[in-house]
Amino acid sequence: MSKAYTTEEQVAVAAVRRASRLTASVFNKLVKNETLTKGDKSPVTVGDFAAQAVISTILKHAFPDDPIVGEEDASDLRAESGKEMKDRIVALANEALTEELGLGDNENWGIGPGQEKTDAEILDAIDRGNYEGGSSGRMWTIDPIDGTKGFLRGEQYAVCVSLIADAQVKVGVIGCPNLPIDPAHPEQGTGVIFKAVRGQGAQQLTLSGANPTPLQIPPCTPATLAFLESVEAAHSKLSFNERVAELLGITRPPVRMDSQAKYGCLVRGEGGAYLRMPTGVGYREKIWDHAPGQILVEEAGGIVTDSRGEPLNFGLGRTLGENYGVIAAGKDVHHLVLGAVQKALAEETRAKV
Ligand SMILES: Nc1ncnc2c1ncn2[C@@H]1O[C@H](COP(=O)(O)O)[C@@H](OP(=O)(O)O)[C@H]1O
Ligand SMILES: [Mg+2]
Ligand SMILES: [Mg+2]
Ligand SMILES: [Mg+2]
Repeated sequence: MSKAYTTEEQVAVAAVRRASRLTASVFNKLVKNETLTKGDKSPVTVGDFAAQAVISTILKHAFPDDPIVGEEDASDLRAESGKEMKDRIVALANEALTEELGLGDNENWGIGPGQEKTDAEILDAIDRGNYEGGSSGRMWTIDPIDGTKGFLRGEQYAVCVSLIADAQVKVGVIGCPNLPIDPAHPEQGTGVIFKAVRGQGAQQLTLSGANPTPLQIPPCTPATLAFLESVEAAHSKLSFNERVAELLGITRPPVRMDSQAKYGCLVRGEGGAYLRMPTGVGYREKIWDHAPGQILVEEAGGIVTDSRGEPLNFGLGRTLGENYGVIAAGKDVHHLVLGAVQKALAEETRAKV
């Protein structure tokens, strides 16, 4: 019997690879008027839009019936004021889509020389990410640039795609153009793809698809653990992590990095646990910010829950509506971190009374 999700994995890797190369080249050319501020005050760049267009176009050609939950939408680009940005995005997306076919690519996925798309096709591809999500059937998630703030700083960011079926993540692919291939050998350069398929394990590849290496979270104890956490204090309550570290007797300083590169570093054994607690009430985590990371960690032998020990629920729409916080770690430390998180939460409740 052939393995499940083989084509989905190949398509997702091909899409992430093209979009990752696009974002890396955009960064070097990004000019001031190529970033917008969205309604929630967060930034979005021509790189985010163009990368979502590329991934969505490839998914549409390969799996025309699958809906997509994508972070971005094209409404700002359809306005007269967005014309200049739209022209740039169409050019960037077409440049990436028409690159020569590489290892594992297939021209039926709408890619390769001569496969230029019209402005309307590019805008529609971005807007195909408007699916509301749900608990049944297949859907893809796209976060074209996760960690846009890290991207703008020239630090870590990730191009993230997942396939979810009946609320369970089946395939996850995370491209990290700025992450060292091997942190012990910086001379090897940067650019990594992490991928996982349910029941088939997790692997790291270089951005060009070379050196597939199986990933298994190495053993860890509080003595060797360092929390992986956000750079942005608005995204995660960093003081809470400090208290949890204290309760566990952790002495290593936290490793701060933007995006789902944190999940990738966790499975490579850099850190030991990813802890993300809400900074206030009201914000709900987005499914595209965690679906690829969740399957990557689980397939590398780890556990992902919220702060109550509940699994992340990807079947409630575009957000993880019922979950509160995220704890990802290897099997040997997850329960320790969870216990300390609950203790710290209880302390906070007592302090409020
Ligand atoms: N108040 C908030 N709390 C938690 N996450 C938030 C947030 N505001 C934005 N985010 C999310 O945090 C993501 C980045 O995570 P990190 O801090 O780990 O780098 C953002 O992804 P994008 O950059 O794709 O918009 C965004 O979805
Ligand atoms: Mg964003
Ligand atoms: Mg994101
Ligand atoms: Mg994003």
